[in-house]
Amino acid sequence: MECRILSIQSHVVRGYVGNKSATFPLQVLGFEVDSINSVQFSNHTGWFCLFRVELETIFYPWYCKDKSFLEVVVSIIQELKKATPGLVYVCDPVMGDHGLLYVPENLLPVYKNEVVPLADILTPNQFEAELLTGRKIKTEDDAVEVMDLLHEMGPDTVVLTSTDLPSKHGDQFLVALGSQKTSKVFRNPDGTSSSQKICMDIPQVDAVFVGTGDLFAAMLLAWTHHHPKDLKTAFEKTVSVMQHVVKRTFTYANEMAGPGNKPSAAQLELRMIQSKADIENPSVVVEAKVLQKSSHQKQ
Ligand SMILES: Nc1ncnc2c1ncn2[C@@H]1O[C@H](COP(=O)(O)OP(=O)(O)O)[C@@H](O)[C@H]1O
Ligand SMILES: Cc1ncc(COP(=O)(O)O)c(C=O)c1O
Ligand SMILES: [Mg+2]
Ligand code: NA
Repeated sequence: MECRILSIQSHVVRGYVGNKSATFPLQVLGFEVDSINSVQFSNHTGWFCLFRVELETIFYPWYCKDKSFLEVVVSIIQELKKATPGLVYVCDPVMGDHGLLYVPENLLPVYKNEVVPLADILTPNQFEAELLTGRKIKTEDDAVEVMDLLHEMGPDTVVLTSTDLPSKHGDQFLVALGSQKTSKVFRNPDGTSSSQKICMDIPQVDAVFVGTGDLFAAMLLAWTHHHPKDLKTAFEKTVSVMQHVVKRTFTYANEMAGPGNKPSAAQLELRMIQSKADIENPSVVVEAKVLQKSSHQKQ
């Protein structure tokens, strides 16, 4: 069956974030992609200069911007869900990272009360998950608890795309976690949750990439479509694509920068087209660990 995706994200003229980071890889995987560009920039905000390409009547500070825009998105999703039973809404609640909020504060209640309840798949980073639940994540058990709280807000699948949790393999790894509800009755009588929880230590590349969160959400949508009841496999394929793309990008950026020089934001733009074969058929280079039930008991 032909599968169609509506992607509502920012557009950049040069480089890969938002829709530029999602459309090509989804098309490569055979999805029809309709895109709405929420805003149009010359390049992403990590570059030295940035131009807004058009001027709307309402000023949007950034990509997910102002309350009225988010509310328009909410009504689009409500309408589409009514018209299309089985529609899957992936929400990457882009609000900030590492303690820094980069959208107006009045967006938080809209995300909490309107957007997240509609989401089938949610992909916050640690900071965003903490904002949405009001809980800090300091341990793996905290992360499990936060993912359960997020399930209770709506989505059946939750992935913490990056956290600051220490990896057992050392500081060259970043930790991501996922949780998928395995039954409609989420809480067992003993208070534990009926969900599969997984954890992954991701080999970290020594650079800051932009557009990776957007690519992650797109690939998770594609691979959960193919493995709807197997988050472990979908997660491994998603992160494997990420590994191929960031490693290729890092090698290229260093070659361009020359020995001893740090690559620029422009040199670190994702090598998306060059990664076509890896996107189409990712060799699995990372393994997710299934967390034991005992590690996610409700306190
Ligand atoms: N420096 C990096 N090294 C390796 N993988 C990375 C790196 N940066 C991002 N990624 C990949 O991108 C994914 C999304 O991370 P990130 O871009 O920080 O988005 P978010 O802030 O939404 O978590 C990670 O799960 C990882 O797979
Ligand atoms: C226009 C725009 N969209 C999206 C992003 C988000 O990128 P990421 O996928 O790394 O979260 C950025 C980050 O700078 C951006 O400038
Ligand atoms: Mg991040
Ligand atoms: Na994310």
